[in-house]
Amino acid sequence: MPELIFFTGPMDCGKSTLALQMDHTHTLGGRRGALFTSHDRAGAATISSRLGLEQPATEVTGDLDFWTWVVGRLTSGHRVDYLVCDEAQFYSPAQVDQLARVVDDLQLDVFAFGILSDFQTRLFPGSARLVELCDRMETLQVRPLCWCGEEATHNARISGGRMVTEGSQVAVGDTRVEQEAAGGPAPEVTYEVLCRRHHRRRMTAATALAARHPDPLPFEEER
Ligand SMILES: Nc1ncnc2c1ncn2[C@@H]1O[C@H](COP(=O)(O)OP(=O)(O)O)[C@@H](O)[C@H]1O
Ligand SMILES: Cc1cn([C@H]2C[C@H](O)[C@@H](COP(=O)(O)O)O2)c(=O)[nH]c1=O
Repeated sequence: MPELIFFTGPMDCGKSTLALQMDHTHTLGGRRGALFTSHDRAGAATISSRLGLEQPATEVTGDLDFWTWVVGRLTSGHRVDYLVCDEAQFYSPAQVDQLARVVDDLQLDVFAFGILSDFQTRLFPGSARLVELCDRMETLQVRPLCWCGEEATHNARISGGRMVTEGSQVAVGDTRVEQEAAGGPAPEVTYEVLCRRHHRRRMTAATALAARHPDPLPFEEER
């Protein structure tokens, strides 16, 4: 039976890597896939993984209708056996409904990948609809850790060095640790994955470190 599977987990747990692995493995098995993404950090129409893998994909904009797209491909003689849908949190609920119809009425597998909730801990509308409609959800096995060592379950947004709780739902960016590892100028917005306790208390790695090592001022003036 074809399935709509929602692979989820916090930022930086390997979703895009798995998306590209699924495509690679199914392609080797003789199946034909179509790749989709939305607002990937690497730019439009690309699925990119932090492990360095990258593949072109169709950019999912607000006006893309999955049903019409797939029917168009099939009726023009192309073969499509499955869809790989990355950054699915950014899809609209209507687009997720179209994906479910593609599974049920065209008998194609749909593998969707995305984060569940935003920096305010609210479900993305696309992810909420995936939870409602998918045949099954899979939580990825690589579990990123909060700075305290607990499993990280929530995505915090960092701006100006501080965790923020106001702002627009969509702000494309990388996690602070990955951003620092990659070098380059610090962007305005980064993310940090935290356990729920520290997300609630707004305690990031930086604020925890500052609390452990309070500013030693005032210095004794050297003579
Ligand atoms: N240098 C590395 N060596 C091994 N694994 C890495 C390396 N860099 C990143 N990763 C793995 O890649 C994961 C992030 O993959 P990615 O697919 O970009 O995540 P997501 O799409 O969930 O944000 C990290 O959790 C880590 O397991
Ligand atoms: C929490 C949160 C995240 N985003 C953005 C940041 C990234 O560009 C993607 C998640 O990508 P990943 O492959 O899972 O690392 O989502 C956002 O726009 N708003 C948010 O609240």
